[in-house]
Amino acid sequence: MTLLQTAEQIQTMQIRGAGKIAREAVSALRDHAETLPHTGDASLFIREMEHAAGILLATRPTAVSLPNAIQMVMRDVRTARTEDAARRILREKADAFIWSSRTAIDRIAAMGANHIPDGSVIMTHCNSKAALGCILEAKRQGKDIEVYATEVRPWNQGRLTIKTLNDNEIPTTYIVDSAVRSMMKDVDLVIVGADAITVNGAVVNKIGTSQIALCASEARKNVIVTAETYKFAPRTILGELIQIEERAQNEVLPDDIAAGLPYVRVKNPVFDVTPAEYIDMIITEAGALPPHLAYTIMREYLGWGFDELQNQFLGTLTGSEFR
Ligand SMILES: O=C(COP(=O)(O)O)[C@H](O)[C@H](O)COP(=O)(O)O
Repeated sequence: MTLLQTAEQIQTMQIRGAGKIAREAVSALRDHAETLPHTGDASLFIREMEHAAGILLATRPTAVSLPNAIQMVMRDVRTARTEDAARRILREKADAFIWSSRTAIDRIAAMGANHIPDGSVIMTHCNSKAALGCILEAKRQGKDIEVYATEVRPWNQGRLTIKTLNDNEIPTTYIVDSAVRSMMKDVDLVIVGADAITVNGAVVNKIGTSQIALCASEARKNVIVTAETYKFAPRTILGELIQIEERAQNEVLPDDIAAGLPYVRVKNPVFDVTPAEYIDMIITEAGALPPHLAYTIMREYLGWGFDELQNQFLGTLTGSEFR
């Protein structure tokens, strides 16, 4: 698959989910480098790769895993002295990212399963590899669990989730998104993934997550967020906001129906923000932490503290390469 095809598949959501988007983008960058002719000119190679990275970054705006992964791969490529070195660094960093991303999900699954007591009824939303990893690991450990999975309008990612749960013989109840509050009384805990986590511990995830967290809080049920560290958004330290993707109206209301309703407009934001106070714990590969320790992950794990960000970026923010 070419880089442009990968970009198109991310944009049209054939490739979706924050972790997978990051891994596929990085592997597209790595493969794209192989298609570029060897010229001996490092700066030409780096320029071509920056252009390719820009195409991938423009696909979807919210999942911070995408710019973070590209930054992790491109950071040292930018300062390489020779073309050969740039190519080698790019290959090594890309492979390392993909490997560590997969390892992170395994570690999160192992830690998350420890927080799922035997006999639990879990609610999940959307289709998160990290969240499902915890549920599948709990099942693998022999725990007797049940899942409530939401439909996730308008893209119905819930169908992917119930297929995985069914394939793993986990008793599952499929509900429409608006049934969440009614059903919360039957649930013990909520487990979801994340597209981005801000410095104040707010979690950006599929639209509807914040309503679920609110209902869970009202019913005094725990909300666990599962997120690899590359989903934390260092630039929020400098006050940058996470952009919430709005997709086409006709994903919600078909054009032929909309055409007959001239006074109706459709809004289709596909992510929302859950404030930290509705989240009990964020499970990362670096450990399980309360949301207000998000800054620690950015500084200790991703290596971006306030000073580093100020020196590196203030005045040069382009808005995309490291949200
Ligand atoms: O909101 C979504 C996917 O949204 P979309 O379907 O619009 O991409 C997922 O919960 C997160 O991306 C985490 O997924 P993962 O844990 O797999 O990274």
